[in-house]
Amino acid sequence: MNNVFPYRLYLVISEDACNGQPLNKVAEMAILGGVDIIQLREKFDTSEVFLKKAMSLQEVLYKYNVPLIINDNLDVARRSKAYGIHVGNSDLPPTVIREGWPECQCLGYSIEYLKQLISKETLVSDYLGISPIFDTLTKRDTVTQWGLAGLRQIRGITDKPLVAIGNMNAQNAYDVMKAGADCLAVVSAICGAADPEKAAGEIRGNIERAL
Ligand SMILES: Cc1ncc(COP(=O)(O)OP(=O)(O)O)c(N)n1
Ligand SMILES: Cc1ncsc1CCOP(=O)(O)O
Ligand SMILES: [Mg+2]
Repeated sequence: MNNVFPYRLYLVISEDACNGQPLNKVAEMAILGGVDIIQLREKFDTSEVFLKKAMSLQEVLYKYNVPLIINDNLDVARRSKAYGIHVGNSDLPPTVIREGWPECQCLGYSIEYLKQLISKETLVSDYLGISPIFDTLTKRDTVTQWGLAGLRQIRGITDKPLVAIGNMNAQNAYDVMKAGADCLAVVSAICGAADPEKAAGEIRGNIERAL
């Protein structure tokens, strides 16, 4: 629990988001550009298909020593020997994940309401996904956008590693880091880019500039 979280650029990937480019290829290019942790987020696959994709992606990630996080699905996370899992308010709570998967090395939890910060779910989590910083077409069932002011407020309340998600890109990366994020999580600005390596490299460069 509460492991170190040294990651700065977090790719959240799905086959749909890759616009016809092979998922493993996009992941590899993104790693070459500077992504250092990857979440596989497949909202519509059966567990069987999700697991196959996770195992296949693991072959790429092992090569680069990049950790795999599985979105929502504890069974897939365990069976693919993932590094960890990310859950939100509609998923199994972090305390239940800890009981069901004691070997989990990285547990991420989405923050949509300030009152979550003083909960036992936050306490047992390794990082917090601040969700969303800005509205995004990639996820429409969000509560409200935190904005930079909301991120600054959360930074003042908790020492947990903060992962900013929601419309993160090369243009806002510097400001979001300066507002208190430890890491940026990105879907479309990398998965949907014509050159995912270049896109990841630009975002990573602006993150490093803010450190
Ligand atoms: C890094 C990161 N932060 C937040 C989320 C959102 O998780 P959740 O609220 O459970 O929503 P879904 O992704 O399951 O639709 C995330 N996935 N990753
Ligand atoms: C999974 C998720 N959780 C909060 S916003 C979001 C989607 C982020 O996608 P994008 O980087 O394309 O805005
Ligand atoms: Mg979820």
